Amino acid sequence: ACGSKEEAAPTLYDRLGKTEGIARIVDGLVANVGAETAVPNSVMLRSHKPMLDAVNGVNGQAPTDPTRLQRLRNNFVDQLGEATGGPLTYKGLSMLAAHRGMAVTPNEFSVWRQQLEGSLNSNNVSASDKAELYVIIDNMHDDVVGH
Ligand code: HEM
Repeated sequence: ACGSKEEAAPTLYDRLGKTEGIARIVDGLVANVGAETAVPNSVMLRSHKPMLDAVNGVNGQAPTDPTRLQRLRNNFVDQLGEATGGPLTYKGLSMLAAHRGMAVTPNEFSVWRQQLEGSLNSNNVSASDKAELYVIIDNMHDDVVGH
């Protein structure tokens, strides 16, 4: 019936393809960030090096924290799944705590956001859904940058 829960307008979470769609977007972002950290003069290598070293190991040493990237990825899926109106629950650190000590610069944020844009485009997210997601993302800018 009109107004029943079944007929409620789809949330951004629904339109992004629910958990599966959000996971694809996050996996694309992770892949794009990983690729960017491998180019000469990478902008994001500086901030990501501690995590990459922990996951990959340094100088042939065993990784010290092999699942660290996987945990970040899963937390990011939960964070977006919650922030877009879905049933997921973010259990990670606050954005301020997660990025404290990294001194992320505005340019690093901008390049990170371009990697997200690439993933949203490869996943055929519409312009209006992208705009809605960027409101959520850009609201976190001041907690991520400059600490
Ligand atoms: C609004 C934009 C961003 C969001 C929503 C976001 C989200 C997250 C989340 C959910 C975590 C994991 C927290 C946890 O596991 O408790 C995290 C950690 C991290 N983020 Fe971001 N992030 C953003 C921007 C950036 C930028 C711009 C950079 C650097 C260029 C960055 C680099 C990192 C790194 C290196 C970690 C820590 C990984 C580790 O040491 O385990 N993030 N971020």
